[in-house]
Amino acid sequence: MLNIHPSETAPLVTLTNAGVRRNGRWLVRGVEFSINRGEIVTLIGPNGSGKSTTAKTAIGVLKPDEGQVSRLAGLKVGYVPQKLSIDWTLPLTVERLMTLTGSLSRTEIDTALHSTGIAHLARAEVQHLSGGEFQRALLARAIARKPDLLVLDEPVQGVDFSGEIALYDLIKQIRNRTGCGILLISHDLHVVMAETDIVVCLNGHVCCRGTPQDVSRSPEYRKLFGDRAAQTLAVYSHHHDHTHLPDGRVQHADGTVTEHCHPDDGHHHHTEGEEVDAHSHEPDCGCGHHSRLSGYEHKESGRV
Ligand SMILES: Nc1ncnc2c1ncn2[C@@H]1O[C@H](COP(=O)(O)OP(=O)(O)OP(=O)(O)O)[C@@H](O)[C@H]1O
Repeated sequence: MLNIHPSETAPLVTLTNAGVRRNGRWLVRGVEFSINRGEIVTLIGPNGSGKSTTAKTAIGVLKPDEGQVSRLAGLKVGYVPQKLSIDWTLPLTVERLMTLTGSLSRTEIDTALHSTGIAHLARAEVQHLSGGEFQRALLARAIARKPDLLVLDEPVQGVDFSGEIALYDLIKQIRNRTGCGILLISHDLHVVMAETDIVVCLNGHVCCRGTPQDVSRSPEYRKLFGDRAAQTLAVYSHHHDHTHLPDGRVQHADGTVTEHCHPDDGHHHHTEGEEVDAHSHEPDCGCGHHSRLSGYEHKESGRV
């Protein structure tokens, strides 16, 4: 009989109907997903849709105002935030960046820098790094303490297309080598890491979710983006039929405006708890949206 400890199989984090409210406004609401060991979950959504808020709620930086968040006891999290408050006028080397918030042994620093491919930059000034090198330094800092869960808030920001592919390759290697779970936030609404197990699209709530279609098998995609890109990136294709207005209200496809976008706003057709089949075409995602995982033809036709 296999002797598997329950903590090896239990989800690292589970959000159940989680919501965060500030100044009388729900920043996100009704968020549901789990992350298991070795799994990559990607959050996508427009600016201000609650991705960072959701990630911070998942790791306990923010407390949910409704719903539940459960984390495995003793969960170690490596977090790469979207923004760092660093005084860029002060000299700061990569190895000092690694130990700003806690000490690490020489071996831990060297191993982390080596595994992110920047061992040669240990004594380089952070302000002189390229976008891709800086993201690797942040990744090295996050993995040095061997986290169970790695949370990466827009890890490819400021990085060009080939750098993006290289970084996603690196994230995949880290996952494969360490078996950690990864929560990835992407600013790109349509192109995600091909290895992503579940994409969760937020817009103040979960709009739709599913697996990214693995377009890497499509010869047309390979022709468009090249073999290397095809192994690394996949298209998550979907559309929303409502817009979140700057004041927090929601304008629906029929022109009506509601205070929020939730099951009781009269624009929903599903019953609570209904599962969305992300693999089927045109599923009703439960929020008056349609998600469609139809792959590269949208990209090609310019509708992405
Ligand atoms: N502490 C706070 N108090 C009030 N509003 C906040 C707070 N933190 C975030 N917000 C607002 O909540 C909304 C969601 O913010 P969040 O940073 O989670 O979005 P995001 O999807 O990560 O955005 P982006 O893609 O621009 O990084 C935004 O409208 C933001 O202004």
